[in-house]
Amino acid sequence: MSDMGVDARRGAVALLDKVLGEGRMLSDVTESLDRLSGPDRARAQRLATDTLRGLERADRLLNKHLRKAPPLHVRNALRVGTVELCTGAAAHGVVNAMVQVVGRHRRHGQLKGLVNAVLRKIAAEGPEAWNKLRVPRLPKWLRGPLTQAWGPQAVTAMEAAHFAGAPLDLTAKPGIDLTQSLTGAESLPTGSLRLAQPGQISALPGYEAGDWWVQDAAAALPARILDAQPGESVLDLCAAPGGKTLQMAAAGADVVAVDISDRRLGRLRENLARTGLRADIRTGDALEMTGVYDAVLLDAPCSATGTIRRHPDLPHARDGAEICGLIALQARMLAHALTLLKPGGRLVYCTCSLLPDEGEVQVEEALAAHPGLVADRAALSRPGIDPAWITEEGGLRLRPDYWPERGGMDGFYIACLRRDG
Ligand SMILES: C[S@@+](CC[C@H](N)C(=O)[O-])C[C@H]1O[C@@H](n2cnc3c(N)ncnc32)[C@H](O)[C@@H]1O
Repeated sequence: MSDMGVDARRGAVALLDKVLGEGRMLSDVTESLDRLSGPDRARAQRLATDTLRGLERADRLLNKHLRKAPPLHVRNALRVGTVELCTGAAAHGVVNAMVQVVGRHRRHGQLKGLVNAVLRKIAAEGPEAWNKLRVPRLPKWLRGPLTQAWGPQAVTAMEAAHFAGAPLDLTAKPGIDLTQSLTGAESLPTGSLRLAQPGQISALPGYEAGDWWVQDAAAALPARILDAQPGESVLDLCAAPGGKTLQMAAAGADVVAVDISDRRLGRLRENLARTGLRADIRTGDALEMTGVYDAVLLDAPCSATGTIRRHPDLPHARDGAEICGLIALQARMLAHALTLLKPGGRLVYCTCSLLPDEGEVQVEEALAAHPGLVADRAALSRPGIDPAWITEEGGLRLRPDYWPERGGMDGFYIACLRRDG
């Protein structure tokens, strides 16, 4: 790490300025770190992510020491410093680095004295106070609908899962046993492998050989439920970055993978090359696809509210305004996807959303609108799936507060639909 951590910390503050000031997602603003070395870039991202997870606690501690609101950039520097100080970093290094980050800022340099004074107070009192503060809550735009859907206790448990963050899950190619090479990895009942402390992903055994890919255990279930067979034609609508395409290609299916974003498909191309798997990749609009297939997987664009453990920027960068448009798009995509099935074919509909309007309700409405369409409950009976997760209309509801003793899972909704005849 260069410059006693100043570069990485400045990078973290720049990321927070964009997420909290401009409402942008972390994944869309990483170009602001382009000038950093690899390790500094990784550290900046980790610091920004940790700070977003602990933002409410950091603000509660800071507000005791701030008589008037500082500019956002300075507040973000104080937030990064506070989270570091309260989670075990050495006080001297954090305070000095944050004073330099603010001191070198063109407009706010004169506030470095404030940063020094406030962070010294936090260093003295913060670490003890930190753990007594409540688990950070979701913002109202999301907390309200989730409480209505799942109840207050469940939402509190989800918030605890979000605050805890996510382990790293891997999906292995069929026939490859990773338990020998990845020491300390836990085999999950649904077939994924979990690493609590993964370190650098590309340095893990089997990465170069393409033996596995990164995929949350919940995200691996839609393709397991679709259960593609060798030689079957499968259309993966909304495929990028492509974890599910890889699973279906590895099962031997002929996969057509479609996504509107060529940039996101780039990741799929890289993963196909690394794993030596094949798929027919097409950049385009799912709503314009034609043809008929044995099976279709529709992983529709959604609020992504099931992925907050890994994307703590989401509740802060978004305000829910886009959800109505997404619900309408999902309904159109589902109706169109059904036209692409061979008679007797199956469609797996899924979203990484915690909102029933993007899952349960979509499937209920599709079942009501399409005579002959049925929810295939038998397809959900797979290893590791708790029958309590199966919903009234015959889908599968996954939540971040499930498997608490194992480290949780992403929130997802999955249903397998079949058309008779
Ligand atoms: C939830 S992500 C898909 C994740 C992917 N299935 C996987 O397993 O890695 C949703 C995707 O939908 C794509 N998308 C959004 N609108 C689309 C459209 N009209 N046609 C095709 N893809 C679309 C986005 O670019 C995004 O990659």
